[in-house]
Amino acid sequence: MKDGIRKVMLKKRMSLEKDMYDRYSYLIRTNILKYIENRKFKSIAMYYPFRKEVDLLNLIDLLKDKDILFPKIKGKDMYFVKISSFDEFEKGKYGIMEPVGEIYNKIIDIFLIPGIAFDERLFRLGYGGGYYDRYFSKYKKGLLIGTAFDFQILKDVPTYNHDIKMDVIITEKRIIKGDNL
Ligand SMILES: Nc1nc2c(c(=O)[nH]1)N(C=O)[C@@H](CNc1ccc(C(=O)N[C@@H](CCC(=O)O)C(=O)O)cc1)CN2
Ligand SMILES: Nc1ncnc2c1ncn2[C@@H]1O[C@H](COP(=O)(O)OP(=O)(O)OP(=O)(O)O)[C@@H](O)[C@H]1O
Repeated sequence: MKDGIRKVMLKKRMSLEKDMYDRYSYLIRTNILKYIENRKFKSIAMYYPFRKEVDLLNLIDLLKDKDILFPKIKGKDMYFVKISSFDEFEKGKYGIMEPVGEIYNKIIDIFLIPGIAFDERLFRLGYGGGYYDRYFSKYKKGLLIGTAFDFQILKDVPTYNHDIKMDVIITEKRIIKGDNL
């Protein structure tokens, strides 16, 4: 059930042209900054864009006073590592760039989370590894912000009981919030 949608949606995202990709990513970064500017937080997790996920890397320079974390996978587990420059990455599993360094063991306040698709109920469909679902079943959630191009938002994505829900989804066009925000 999930696999068919994954395939179609991934293909759609991969076919996004570079100028649109850059333009939308820029708009999404701007919307994220606006959304978080009045919040108190010390740490924020993001991700290294892979297969045309929304590119948030520019935020590194704009959030210099925060701890910025990137995910790293080890077997079935995912953990986060703090980085302070672009030199601190190496190619990891699946060809995704991963941070070099020790696991961050403080509380992570905000998570910027990529996905293949999201829905208006705030559920997320990922690559199928279950990494974020497993991570959040173990660790404190923080504010979960799903990041996506607007075409990635569907009416419903198929869900399982273990699937985590975002608190908010930010696209180039809109901000979708849950009832609790
Ligand atoms: N940029 C980024 N980094 C991230 C994630 C992410 O979604 N985006 N992850 C969030 O989870 C973790 C990586 N998760 C991944 C899970 C599966 C596949 C993948 O390529 N799966 C294959 C199928 C593999 C199989 O079924 O054996 C595929 O899609 O072809 C890639 C990354 C950690 N880092
Ligand atoms: N909390 C959990 N405990 C144990 N296994 C889990 C948990 N969450 C997910 N899984 C397992 O992970 C696998 C993938 O789950 P799912 O298809 O929901 O991934 P996804 O959210 O799309 O992927 P990802 O998080 O990697 O981007 C499933 O086989 C599922 O059983």
